[in-house]
Amino acid sequence: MDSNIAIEARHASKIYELRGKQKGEQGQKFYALKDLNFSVQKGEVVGVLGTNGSGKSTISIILAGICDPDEGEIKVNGSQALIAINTGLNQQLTGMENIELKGALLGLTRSKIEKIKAGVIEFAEIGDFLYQPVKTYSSGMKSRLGFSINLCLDPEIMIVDEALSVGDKGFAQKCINKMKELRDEGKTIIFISHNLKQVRDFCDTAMWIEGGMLREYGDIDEVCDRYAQYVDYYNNLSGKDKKKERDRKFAKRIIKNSKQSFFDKLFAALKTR
Ligand SMILES: Nc1ncnc2c1ncn2[C@@H]1O[C@H](COP(=O)(O)OP(=O)(O)OP(=O)(O)O)[C@@H](O)[C@H]1O
Repeated sequence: MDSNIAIEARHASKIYELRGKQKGEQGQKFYALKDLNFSVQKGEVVGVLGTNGSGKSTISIILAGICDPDEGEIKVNGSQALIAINTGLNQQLTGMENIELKGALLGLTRSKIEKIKAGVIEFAEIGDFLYQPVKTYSSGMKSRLGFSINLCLDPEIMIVDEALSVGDKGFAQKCINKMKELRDEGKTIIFISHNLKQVRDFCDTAMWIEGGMLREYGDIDEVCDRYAQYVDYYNNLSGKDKKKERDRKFAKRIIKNSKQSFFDKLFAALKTR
């Protein structure tokens, strides 16, 4: 991969199996992401847009190395950290113990772990709650802790998935200001948000994912304008037309049963006789 590129997706797809509607009924397989092709330059700040269920969080967990695509590939060139609501924190452990755990999992030195603790005490501003189990935190406090830990890890690629939507306005602004500093230092940032104003204000480019497919990727204002038009169009549809639109998108993602799976079913049926 070219050394100026931070992320490269080639024909990348993620497939999930849905449960059947009835108990025991075979579910369908469907593409949460389908045939994604894109490259993110090092130092680029990309806003990821898409209506609910379009596949944004699925991209974020692949980029963070939590799972792999089922088809194609996504290469990530650099250390990465995912900041998302309720991700990566052990609820039973205290804030401080979570830092120890993360440090141990990443194989960090003691002095680096101590540095992260000091950074979190300063940035998260949750005081002595850092010594309480995370399960006792409010969602805003969890967001403060998660954001601060990942920030202090100083990753080359930061993936922020709706993490600012739960905290209070003051903390969200503090995070945005910090991310602006990181942007100016040349970090690559993937910013997933439903807040179009924040995306326009903060990002260089936008990636619009709809129904698991890459619909547009390019200039921030152009993509945001067309996405906003689509959201208006969708919201103004009647209930019946909304359902049609959802069904149309869903149909494109379903993997039709192949002959192979017919024989699989037959074989399974014979085996149970
Ligand atoms: N573990 C899973 N098993 C089955 N389906 C899943 C799983 N995780 C996600 N999905 C489905 O994959 C699709 C994409 O989900 P994803 O969470 O990536 O969407 P999103 O764009 O982040 O949505 P939102 O804006 O609502 O957060 C959705 O249809 C979702 O139901």
